[in-house]
Amino acid sequence: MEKISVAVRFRPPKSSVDADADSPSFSGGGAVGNREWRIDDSGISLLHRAVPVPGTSFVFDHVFNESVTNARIYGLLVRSLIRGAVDGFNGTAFAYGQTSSGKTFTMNGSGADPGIIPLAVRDIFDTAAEAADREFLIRVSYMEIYNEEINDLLTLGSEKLPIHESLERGVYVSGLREEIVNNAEQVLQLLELGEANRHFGETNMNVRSSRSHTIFRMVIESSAKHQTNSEDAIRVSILNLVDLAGSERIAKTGADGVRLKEGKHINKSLMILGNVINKLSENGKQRGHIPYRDSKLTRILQSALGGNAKTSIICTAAPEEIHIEETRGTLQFASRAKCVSNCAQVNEILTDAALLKRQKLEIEELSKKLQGSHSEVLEQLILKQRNDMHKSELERDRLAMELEEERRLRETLEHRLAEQKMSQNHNDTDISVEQFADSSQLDVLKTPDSKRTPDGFVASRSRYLKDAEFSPIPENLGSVADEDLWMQLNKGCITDLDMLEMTSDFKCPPFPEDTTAVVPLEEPIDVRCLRLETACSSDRQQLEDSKARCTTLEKELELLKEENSSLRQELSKSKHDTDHEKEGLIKELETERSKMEELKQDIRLFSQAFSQRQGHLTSLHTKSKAIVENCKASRVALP
Ligand SMILES: Nc1ncnc2c1ncn2[C@@H]1O[C@H](COP(=O)(O)OP(=O)(O)OP(=O)(O)O)[C@@H](O)[C@H]1O
Repeated sequence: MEKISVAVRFRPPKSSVDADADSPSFSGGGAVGNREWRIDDSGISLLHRAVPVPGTSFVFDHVFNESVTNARIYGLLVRSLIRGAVDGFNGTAFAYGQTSSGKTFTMNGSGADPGIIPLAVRDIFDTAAEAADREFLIRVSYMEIYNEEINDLLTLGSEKLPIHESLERGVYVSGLREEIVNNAEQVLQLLELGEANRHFGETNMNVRSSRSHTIFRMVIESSAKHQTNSEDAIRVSILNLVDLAGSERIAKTGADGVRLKEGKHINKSLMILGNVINKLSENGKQRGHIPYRDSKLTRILQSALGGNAKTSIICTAAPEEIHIEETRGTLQFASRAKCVSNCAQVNEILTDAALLKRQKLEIEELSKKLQGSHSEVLEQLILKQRNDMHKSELERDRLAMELEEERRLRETLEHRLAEQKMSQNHNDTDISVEQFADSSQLDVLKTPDSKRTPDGFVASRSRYLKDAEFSPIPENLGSVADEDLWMQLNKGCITDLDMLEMTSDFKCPPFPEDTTAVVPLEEPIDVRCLRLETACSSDRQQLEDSKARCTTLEKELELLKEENSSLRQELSKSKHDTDHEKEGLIKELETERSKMEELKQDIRLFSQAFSQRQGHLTSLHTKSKAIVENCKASRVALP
């Protein structure tokens, strides 16, 4: 197990990056204001008037200030990945950070300071050339995920590409062009072609903002030049160099129309990435299901996130005071990523194993022909059962969340009922606004932009989260336009994004009119009692409904659990059957082989006997010929 390497890089303040920048967004940038970041070796902390702010100190593998070059970052974080990739280890490096923080600059670089991708490309060919005893086959591809669709950047007018999964290849993008390359120049030309096809757009934050996540991929295959024994292996490794799109606050980017739609997709997929990292950073037992399938990005990068790969993350950040909250979010993401471990292994295909594999395939193909594609059907069955199992797991989680919501709702209602009973007991006193004034303490979950309604009964509203303004959870995750939620996720307010997705389907039953909210002072006591009783009975009814629903959901959950376990059993049985069948076929093959060896041996013995007999016949023939010649001669000698 090996931890992911994580570094943070601050770009130069905007005024020095772009001398023309006069946008008010950056006017308070750098150390001009009260707060600033202080870098201390590999640590970083936020200072307020030169005093560290509690909870804002972080330590990473490296923290770079504005003066660092791409070459230095490459040397410290990526070179080892390249060496590993040439030796057969999968590797992934990606840049993560808010919009306009320097991700593309880090990955692509400039003429004077080439970025990680061009440096890596040259290094791969140089390193491969040093391994004089091996020969290499290198292929490259370049794709982008734009609005949650995959485009091939090396093919003009590419169609949206699907992701497939097979037992042989794992997760792969079907139909992606892979170009065989022989030198760095050829790769850089392909990169240029890809860059021209990539989606960029102008926002208030960045004149050339990446609107998609890009994945530049090199597949490196190598084998020993002179294979001397059957242990020689073919190594195949995949190197991903990823430039993520940046999280953005719509208020700052000013995005609308197409840009807004792009921004929503970008933020959503980054939230999912954050969620995957959060779950991976939890320790083993609590970890549970990792939702790689929630986005194309996490699915494609699955092996880089907690899997068979060496991974480095460069988190880019803006130094300006106005971006402190976003930078803090990035640092929180980075510190969780620091806890994720990968398990990289050399990807070797032993030549013997490859032979055996091919034979297995041939046998499978023959048996398919003979048995009406039996093994293919089994394989598909396994995949289908896996999918079914995954679906039922999701469904089970969803139901569990719904159940939890129902429980919470029931508790709220019970609480409310108790309150109403209490207020009935005190019907000689009117409810005062002051009694509820303290309720603001309950508003811990409100969004940063929420506003208090003046003089309202904040207690009842915030307790039941009736007011949309105070609801921390958006109705539909897809419409999360700015990164408030992303920030909350990073701050740990929301720890489980699945919960958010589940809430989108959940419809909370409408609350009855809050009859306690505004109480006319002159209302007679008996009228008030009647009104409270009505409210009470309606609440009781809701409580009953909620209990009934709770029971139904519990039953459904039980059923799903049973279904899940029977699917698991079926799956393991099918696996067992397939393995058994394969073993049988391999044995048959072995028997056929030994029969063939015996036959060869027979043929050899037969041909030896045949040639002996032939020799014998030849000498007999010679002798007979000599006798005949003698006879002929003696007949001539007679008178
Ligand atoms: N370290 C740096 N040195 C000099 N200029 C930089 C540096 N980092 C970023 N810049 C400049 O800042 C601007 C924004 O950078 P860049 O486009 O790389 O950001 P980004 O994070 O990729 O943004 P987005 O997510 O919107 O695509 C560019 O003009 C870039 O050249």
